[in-house]
Amino acid sequence: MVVLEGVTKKYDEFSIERLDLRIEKGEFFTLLGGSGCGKSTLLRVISGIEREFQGSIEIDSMDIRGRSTFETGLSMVFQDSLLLPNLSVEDNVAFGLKMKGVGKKERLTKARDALVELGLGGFEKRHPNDLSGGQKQRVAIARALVMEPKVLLMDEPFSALDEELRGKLQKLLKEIQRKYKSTILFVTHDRDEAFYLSDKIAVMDNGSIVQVDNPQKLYENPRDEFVARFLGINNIFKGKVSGGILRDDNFQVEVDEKTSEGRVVVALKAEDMRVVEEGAPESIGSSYFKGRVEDISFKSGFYHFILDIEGKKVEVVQNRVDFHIEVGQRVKVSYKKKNIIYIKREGLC
Ligand SMILES: Nc1ncnc2c1ncn2[C@@H]1O[C@H](COP(=O)(O)OP(=O)(O)OP(=O)(O)O)[C@@H](O)[C@H]1O
Repeated sequence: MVVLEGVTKKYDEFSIERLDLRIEKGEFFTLLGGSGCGKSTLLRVISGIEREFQGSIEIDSMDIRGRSTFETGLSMVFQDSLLLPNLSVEDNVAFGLKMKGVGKKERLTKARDALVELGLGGFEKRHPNDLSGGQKQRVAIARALVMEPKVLLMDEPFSALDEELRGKLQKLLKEIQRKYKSTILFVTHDRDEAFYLSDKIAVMDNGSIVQVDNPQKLYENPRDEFVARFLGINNIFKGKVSGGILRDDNFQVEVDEKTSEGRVVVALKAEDMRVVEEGAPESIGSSYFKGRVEDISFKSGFYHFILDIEGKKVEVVQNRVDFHIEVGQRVKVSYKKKNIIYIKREGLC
């Protein structure tokens, strides 16, 4: 288990302050955030690369301060594979074990097994320069895993790879993590990558952790507008509620009648709404916006609509449309009150 308490790291123009974090054994834990929010800094502090920090970091109850990665039992994989060009693939993988004093036979057996695990059987004698980017990154992962780390730290390991390869390596990593129940602390700015891989995600912004939860709970209950938008929930409505209606200028959303009166912020996911014909009969239990289609695109088997509703842009995603539809057309958008996510019920916003 990894426990961070009150971790503070200050640079001239950026700081992480009093950060607490807990990663369970066998957990795939991801730090997710935009560029410059401090993900890599935090990983470098945990790894021991950044030695100056305040607070405490414990791995399986061992205080990591001042200890080498051999002692703390951590391995790290970076965006760049950082392989030693003069060594063969198997010697690269076995290098850490050699430094640890493991005998030649044992370390080469372990290195070869790790390479097979990563689908690189037969590549043992090659040199890094004779490998593709994806293969190099697999060697880097093998090199980290062969050390049987207590925690594997990964800093955007797939971000330099093309989309198809990234998908393949994500799948491979997930399989290996499940098989060996490895504890992984992964850093990414890619929401889909985080959602696919992680047991738990910490969303970071400006040196702080804004919310930690499993992917589903995070998506169902973003705690603020930043998290909602970061997770791709862009239909956010802010206004004053009275009599079960949220009003923001001309825009109106029907909310739960029990919603307290006053200012609230709510969200509706694009996939929780549906574009229907302007004259379609209204069903009981559904609520409707009226607006105009501003854009239609078709991605990954889904229609993506941008609608203009009383001057507000609303996104809707759905897998089928039962009527002829084109840009500029007036339509209705149906939604259900039960799908409204309440981000902030009262107070200032
Ligand atoms: N050694 C350093 N000295 C001073 N400032 C630094 C140092 N390292 C990082 N920073 C600053 O700290 C902030 C956070 O950087 P960090 O690399 O942790 O962000 P990140 O979330 O990993 O971003 P990215 O995804 O772009 O790598 C940035 O503003 C960066 O300029």
